[in-house]
Amino acid sequence: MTDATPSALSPLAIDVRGARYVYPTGNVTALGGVDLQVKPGEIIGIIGQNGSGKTTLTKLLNGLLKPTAGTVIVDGVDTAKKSVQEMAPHVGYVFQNPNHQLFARTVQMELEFGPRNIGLSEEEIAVRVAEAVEFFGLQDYIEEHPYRVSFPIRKLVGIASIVAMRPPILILDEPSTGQDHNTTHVINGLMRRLRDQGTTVVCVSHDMPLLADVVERVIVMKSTEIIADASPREVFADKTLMARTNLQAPQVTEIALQTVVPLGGPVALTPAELAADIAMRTGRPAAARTDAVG
Ligand SMILES: Nc1ncnc2c1ncn2[C@@H]1O[C@H](COP(=O)(O)OP(=O)(O)OP(=O)(O)O)[C@@H](O)[C@H]1O
Repeated sequence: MTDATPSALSPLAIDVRGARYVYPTGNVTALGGVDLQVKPGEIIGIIGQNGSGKTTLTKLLNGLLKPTAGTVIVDGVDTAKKSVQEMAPHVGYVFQNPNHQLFARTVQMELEFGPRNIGLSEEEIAVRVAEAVEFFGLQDYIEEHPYRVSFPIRKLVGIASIVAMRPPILILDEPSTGQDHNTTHVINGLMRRLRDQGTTVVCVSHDMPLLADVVERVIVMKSTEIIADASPREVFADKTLMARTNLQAPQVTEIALQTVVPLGGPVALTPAELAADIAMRTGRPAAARTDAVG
């Protein structure tokens, strides 16, 4: 049988219907019947307490886990019928812990592996690797063993090795966890670039400022279910929802909710938005941020 084209099974990038997952070990229900539709080019964030089912949901998306019930169609392909290897050209998956992902002897070999694995020519592999090295700032590490570089750099290598395949759908599990200021900056820039390129991105994260800055839709999970699906502004301004899930909105949003919102002002998601609102009220221009990502 030939591969289904995206339009054959679903025109959506991700089309999850009634997906349940029960881990055989201990018979743990990690997903209790989830529906999720994501259009091509959408950038979504998934948030939720520990153990709410976020990672399990994303592992269903790249075929690492197969649904116990329901269907998971990604890039038009039914993941239940494909191996992880067969899903690789359709969906890239960046593990939360790069130690679960990296295995090559050098950073260069790690970056080459994915593009070679999906059958690209040696010339194209060289282009992809050079681009990844440049974007992620890995010039000083290409000959290093991936386990001999610092954790933040190793994490960037893990992300770069998947991005180098240019999958139409990219899943990032906690990309900014364990990162320093510089590498967080790179990840923020990456999300913006992926958005400009039209890549569909699913980002599981506890990093609310990152999500507030770059995603257009936030999925909230609690106890194996999706309990909210809305814009970051709606989700982060919803104090009841945040309290119910034990999550905290970005500090900027919390400040806006306590100060300018009661006066009829907007809910700020980023420092730049709050600064602009304060500047408008005081009549003083906001100072330019020095750490803004272009
Ligand atoms: N390999 C496994 N075997 C058995 N149960 C598991 C396994 N992995 C996860 N679980 C359980 O499945 C449920 C959902 O876990 P999952 O890792 O998907 O949640 P999560 O929201 O990603 O959590 P975290 O934020 O801590 O990564 C939890 O009850 C967890 O203990």
